[in-house]
Amino acid sequence: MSIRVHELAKELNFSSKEIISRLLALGTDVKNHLSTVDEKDADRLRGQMKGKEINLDHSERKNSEDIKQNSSETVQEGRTPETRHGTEGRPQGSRVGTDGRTSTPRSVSQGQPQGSRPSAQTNQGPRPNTPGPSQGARTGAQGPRPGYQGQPSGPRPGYQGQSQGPRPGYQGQPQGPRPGYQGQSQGPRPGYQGQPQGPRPGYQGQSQGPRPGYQGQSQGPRPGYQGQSQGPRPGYQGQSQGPRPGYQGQSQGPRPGYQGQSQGPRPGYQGQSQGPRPGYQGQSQGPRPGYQGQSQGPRPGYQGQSQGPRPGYQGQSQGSRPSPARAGAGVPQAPAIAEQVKRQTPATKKAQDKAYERKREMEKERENALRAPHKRFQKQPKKEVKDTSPKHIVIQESISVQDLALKMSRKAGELIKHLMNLGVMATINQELDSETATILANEMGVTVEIKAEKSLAVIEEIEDDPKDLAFRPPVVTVMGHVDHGKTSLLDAIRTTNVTSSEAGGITQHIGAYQVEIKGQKITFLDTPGHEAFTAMRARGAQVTDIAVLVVAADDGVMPQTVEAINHAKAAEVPIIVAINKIDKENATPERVKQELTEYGLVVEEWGGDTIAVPVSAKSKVNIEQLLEMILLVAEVRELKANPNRPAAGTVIEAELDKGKGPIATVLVSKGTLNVGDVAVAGCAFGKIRAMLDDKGRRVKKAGPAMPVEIQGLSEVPEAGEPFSVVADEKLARQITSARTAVRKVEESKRTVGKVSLEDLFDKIKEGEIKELNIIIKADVQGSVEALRQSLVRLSTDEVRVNPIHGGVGAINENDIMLASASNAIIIGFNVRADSNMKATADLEGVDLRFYRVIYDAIEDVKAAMTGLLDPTFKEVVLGRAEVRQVFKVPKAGTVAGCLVTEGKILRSAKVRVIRDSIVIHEGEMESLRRFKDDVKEVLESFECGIGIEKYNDLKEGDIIEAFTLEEEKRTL
Ligand SMILES: Nc1nc2c(ncn2[C@@H]2O[C@H](COP(=O)(O)OP(=O)(O)OP(=O)(O)O)[C@@H](O)[C@H]2O)c(=O)[nH]1
Repeated sequence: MSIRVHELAKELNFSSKEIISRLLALGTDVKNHLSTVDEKDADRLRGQMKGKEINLDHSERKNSEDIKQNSSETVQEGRTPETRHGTEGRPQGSRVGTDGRTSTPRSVSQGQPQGSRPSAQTNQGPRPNTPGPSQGARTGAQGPRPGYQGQPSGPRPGYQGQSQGPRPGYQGQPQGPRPGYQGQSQGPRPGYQGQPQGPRPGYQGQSQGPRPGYQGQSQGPRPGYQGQSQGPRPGYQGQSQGPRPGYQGQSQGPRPGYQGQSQGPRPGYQGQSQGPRPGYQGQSQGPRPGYQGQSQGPRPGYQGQSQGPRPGYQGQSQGSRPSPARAGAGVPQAPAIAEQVKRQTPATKKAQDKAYERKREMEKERENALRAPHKRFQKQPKKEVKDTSPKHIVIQESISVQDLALKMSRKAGELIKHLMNLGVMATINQELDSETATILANEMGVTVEIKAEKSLAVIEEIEDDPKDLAFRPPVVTVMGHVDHGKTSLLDAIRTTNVTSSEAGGITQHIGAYQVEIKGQKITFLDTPGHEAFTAMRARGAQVTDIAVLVVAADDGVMPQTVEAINHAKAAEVPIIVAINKIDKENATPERVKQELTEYGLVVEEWGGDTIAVPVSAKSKVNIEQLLEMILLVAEVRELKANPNRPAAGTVIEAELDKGKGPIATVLVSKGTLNVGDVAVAGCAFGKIRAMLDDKGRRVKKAGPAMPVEIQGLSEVPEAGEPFSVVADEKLARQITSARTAVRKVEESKRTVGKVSLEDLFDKIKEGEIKELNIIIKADVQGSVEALRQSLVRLSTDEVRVNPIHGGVGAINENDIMLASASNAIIIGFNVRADSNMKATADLEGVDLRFYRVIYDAIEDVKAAMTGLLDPTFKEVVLGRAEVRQVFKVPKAGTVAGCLVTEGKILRSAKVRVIRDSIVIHEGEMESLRRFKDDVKEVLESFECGIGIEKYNDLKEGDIIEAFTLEEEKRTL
């Protein structure tokens, strides 16, 4: 059976011309519409034309199905529509409009491959062992490869490129290049098991399908895609979704080594997108719908999770960068990137950047505007305050609350609060002792170091190297009883060594002088008596090396002789006895020696160690022998000093000279004093303008033990004050101002540390007192001795009672100075001290005690030593009442009706009854009433009733004196 062309055209609803051309293409020889076509050829054409219709329908349906399928897959499998890598599902090849190459699935595919369509130049049909339906091999197209079991669709009509069909082993349903495809398409590769979809209609670029080893689902470029798309590369095993409809840019799929999930550009994307790079193994989400910019996916070496630009994004996005620390760093980028960069014109890039920045700014502004109204209500994130307060501070012995707060970088209020918790109520200016400050600071987490600041007032002692020390002259003080010849002896000594040339020049008297004997010098303090000696000792200055005790051979040991002995002993100064006036006829030196033994001074010839030299000041007998003895003692004492250092010494005397200003005689004890030196003496300081020696001669320097008068001090220092040479006047000024500041404090503390019977026990307990020094003054010597012996017997293992001086007569200033210098108490037996002496004793902090019974004195000292000293009580008279009437009250006894004449009568007071100025009774009050009421007190001019406990012998006219006993310090 045959059919004419026009009938066939009518049947198939095509033009005759179309049918003719198609028939010709099928190899049927037709010339015009009247030509006949046998049934076989007609069927072929019918099949073809119907196939086209079906194919076209199918293609369209497929597209919509793809979209549906993709979206459903997205929901079901959590996949989003983009180019994926590492997939094991269906790969979709290039879509309509593809112009390039597409790699179709290879062997192991088991799907339904669609072979190349008409117009395909190279098409290989289904391979052997392909069990599924195949639409035959087209010209130039390679069909499904051996092992293919699916239904491959060959290259589609309009296909002009090279298409490689599914490779052997392919089992999926590959769709080959679609109509309009003009590029090269490579079908699924061997090992592929998914469903790749080839390039779709409209695709004109180059598309590389899944590579060998690919096992996932890959969706190729979608309709509308006109760029270059590189599909998943070898090694890819994930899911990859290719560019979506509307995509017109360049898309590079996942690179070799990629094993994660990658979502390619979304619909609406028109930019350039570079997929994950080699080495990438994580999950990468490409640009989202609405994205129109440039997107560069994760870079080589990236192994993490990367999310590309989100919907609405239109700018340029650079994905994760390679990190040198990450795997794959340094892996070169595919040439596609360079190509892509080349294609991107600077103008486009700039425009895109600007657009992106503008959009970002607008978004920021909008966000800020939205946030702004709520800003003030928003809780500001609490700023973490870095604690910069110190954890360790250094304080001195006391510090005010304010200063401590400053040091701790805390608020004073905070400290006060802590102090309150510690039970200390303090104000901001309150001084805290170091102990309290330490506890407080520790409580607040701060450690404290107490560093007593070196007071400028005290000049530090310079320790001399023993090898620098050299012998120095001894300093001698002459002491003795009145008129025993002290002054005469000093004069004799001075004149003994004065040469004739010097004789006329001896006009100067500076309080001290030096003599030279046998090439050795001796310094004498030219102040007879012990006033200066003790005064200087009381100030802590010990300048005397040797004491010369002058005892008149015709008078013997006298009270002041004893005083002198005791002073010297207290100062631990060796004594040389000068038995004077031996020229006198009634001189009895042996008796003097005898008497001295009573005071512990045994002369050498009697087996003792006291040197006694019989002299005559008047006749200048044995003066040199005395001096030699002094040198001998000095030699034994090895008196040495370093002459090569800044000078230091003691002020011997000082006065204000009308012409010279303040002048002071100083005794250099160490170092060498030079004119021009800056010296500090007590609170005075100044540059030494001039120096005079003991003979009034100007000198430029003064070595150890040399007395000199200095000029240039700012004020007159006190005798006994130390002096020192300092570096400069600035330092000198600082030192003296510091000394002036502490002087008041020292004066107020002057009595502190002095012993008294009240605190004797405490001081003994603290180990502060090992020896109780006592000065005994009595009306007669017998009492002195009796007391001395009784007190010495009170000595215990802990403390020794040491009567350092005993004498007859009133307590004088010397006694007080000695007590002050020796930290002694003074016991006066049947003697008194005048008010001046009491004041001096108070000033010096010396405890004065007066007794009329020896037993009381001994008991007091004993009690003080054992801590059992009873407090003394002072009677305080409160008032007086005169008895006006006496009542006999049954059960209550006698009650006196009284008028308070003086002061007041207290119920709690003690009372005494005085009749005719004689105290007839002392006792307790039993009752005090006003009318019928008991009262606590009755004031002057009021009447009251007074009952006395256990005393009823009251008479009119008696005086009832009310008094109390108040405890007081026992100072008298
Ligand atoms: N015969 C004699 N008389 C002397 C001697 N020494 C001193 N005198 C005399 O004793 C008297 C007192 O001498 P001073 O030197 O004043 O005695 P003093 O100890 O300094 O006296 P005060 O300063 O009052 O303590 C004077 O009249 C001296 O002349 C001496 O060696 N022989």
